[in-house]
Amino acid sequence: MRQPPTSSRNSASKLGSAFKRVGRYLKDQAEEQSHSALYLSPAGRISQHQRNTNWYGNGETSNQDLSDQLVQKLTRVNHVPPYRFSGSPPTYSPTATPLSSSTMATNSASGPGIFQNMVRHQYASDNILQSYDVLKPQRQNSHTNRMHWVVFIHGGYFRDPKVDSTSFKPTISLIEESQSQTASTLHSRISGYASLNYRLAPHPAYPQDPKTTPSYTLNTSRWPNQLDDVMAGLQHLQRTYPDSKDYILVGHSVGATLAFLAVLKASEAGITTPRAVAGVSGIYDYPAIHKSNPDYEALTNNAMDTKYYEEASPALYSADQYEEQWHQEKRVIVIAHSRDDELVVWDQPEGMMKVFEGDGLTSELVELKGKHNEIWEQSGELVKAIEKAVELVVWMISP
Ligand SMILES: N[C@@H](CC(=O)c1ccccc1NC=O)C(=O)O
Repeated sequence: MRQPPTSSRNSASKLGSAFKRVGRYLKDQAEEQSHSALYLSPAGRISQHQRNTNWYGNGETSNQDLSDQLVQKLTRVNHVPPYRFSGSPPTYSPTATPLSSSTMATNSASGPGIFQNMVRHQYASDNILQSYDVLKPQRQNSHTNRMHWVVFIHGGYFRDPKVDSTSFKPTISLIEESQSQTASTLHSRISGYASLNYRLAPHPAYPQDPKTTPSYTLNTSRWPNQLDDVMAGLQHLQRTYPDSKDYILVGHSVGATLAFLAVLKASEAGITTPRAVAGVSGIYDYPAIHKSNPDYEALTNNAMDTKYYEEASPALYSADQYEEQWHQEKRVIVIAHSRDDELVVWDQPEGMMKVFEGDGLTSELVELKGKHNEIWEQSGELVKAIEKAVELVVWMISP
């Protein structure tokens, strides 16, 4: 081998109730906004992305206008073909209620610049976090390169409402706005970015009163909701942007857990597997991390029952199980981690690398610098992991 360089469509009534629910959300939001208390929970504002995202324009629109706009948006995208499973009937059924069309809103809160063209899609209607952001940068020159999407799954131990799809923005900026040669080589290979949200578990520092908190913003999720949401989000993404089936899946921390599990569930969920998975600062083995960090068992248990610990651990599957999904095709695995990570010990990436030792998939361990959250915040370390994955994919697919 060459060595690498270093459910069918919803009923009308379901759609009607989805309309109502999202419509109610927009109304509540407009009312709350007029009292300057947007998304205020007893502990304060509950989510960065909820705070930063203006879902429907300038915030001065009337409730009637909002409902009208929503109806228009949903109607406008109604001609997106409904998702249908092909081949044998699916065994996978998402716990989320799928919408039969997508809700799109411009993320205007980030102001001018590359994020002006970012759009948010709602892939299901139970919770506002069943959404993802997409940015398709305008490219100056038409590249003849084969181009790929980069799809990101955030971390936050399934519960931190301050970590969400917008946590990918610093990395997108670094890739898109840097003038360096490496950056321009990199973005000439990237045709789109998507960043997923998924439902969260409760967080004690951000209590929510179920009596006063709209149900679609309540964080009460438990495993396997998180993984089901990621699968539903990827399904929706691939249906809405067919070229996103050529992608590199990147996950940070528990997002890395979700990224590898998504590969294992791909055929069940009817999604195309990624060309590469990049696990960054990841947790891959819950029983092992409970041994190295006994305090974390409470964190894991906050999001999932004990009986799921093993099946939610990507390092406890065999290379054969991954290859069943990745068939004979050429695939790449990047495990990127920092020895300065104060939250996730080095044993975790090592354990994950062991799975692929001596098998046909290309895997590479990339050593990053910095603390756990510095990796995605501003440091550019996450860019390095993406760079490596792109480099290996380009090498892989070259004749
Ligand atoms: N900020 C999170 C904690 C967190 O994200 C975390 C803590 C320890 C090990 C890994 C973590 N994140 C993984 O997604 C919290 O507030 O619970």
